[in-house]
Amino acid sequence: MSATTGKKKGGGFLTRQAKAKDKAIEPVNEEDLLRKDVVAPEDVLRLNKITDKYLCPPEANVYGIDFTRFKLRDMESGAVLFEVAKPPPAYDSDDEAEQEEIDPHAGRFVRYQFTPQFLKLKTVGATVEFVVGEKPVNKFRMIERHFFKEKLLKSFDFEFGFCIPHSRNTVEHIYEFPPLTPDEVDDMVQHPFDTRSDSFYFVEDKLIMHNKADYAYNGGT
Ligand SMILES: CCCCCCCCCCCCCC(=O)O
Repeated sequence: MSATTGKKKGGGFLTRQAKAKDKAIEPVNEEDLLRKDVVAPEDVLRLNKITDKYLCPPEANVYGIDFTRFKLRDMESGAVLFEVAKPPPAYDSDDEAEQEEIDPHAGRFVRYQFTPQFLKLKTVGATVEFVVGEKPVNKFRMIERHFFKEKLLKSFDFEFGFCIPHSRNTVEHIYEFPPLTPDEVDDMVQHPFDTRSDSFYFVEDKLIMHNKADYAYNGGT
């Protein structure tokens, strides 16, 4: 059967393609995703605003994935823009238990304060070091969605691949900045922390971690 015949009969191939495309961009509500047993990559790609809540509990990270170092560098100049390493674990387990009681989301939110020049950058490299627990980690993937107010600036999709049990891994992902108009840049500088991101981490297409960040671009040089 030719492609033309297929298209004519019952709506055929082209209609199915169009339907799949429509479905892919159909927005989804955060509350609907909170009701799901498994949140998948295609679910979070349909969110059209920043989340209010976390779409999985900290316990969903059954792989013991722990981020131990994070560095941002400007790919053009090589300048290091931000760097943080996780301090070694506290040995006073009582204090740690108390801390978790106070804030169950500790470590899931980061606030970044950059200068306005940050928004002029074209590409930033993010080096992440992380350890994994006793299970092998397959198809480790991060989808990170950046919003300013109600607008999606860009959705990044990075693969970490396969990680062997008890390994320490380092990977650098390249962020290509979205085009921003001078008015948008001004608006973002004038409205600190209205730029936000959701970082969704998947193993074998199942959400296992959800971290959040917000950003100010009004810092001094
Ligand atoms: C204005 C949109 C810029 C998008 C690129 C931002 C590059 C830096 C991303 C840092 C993301 C860190 C996320 C986190 O700590 O959870």
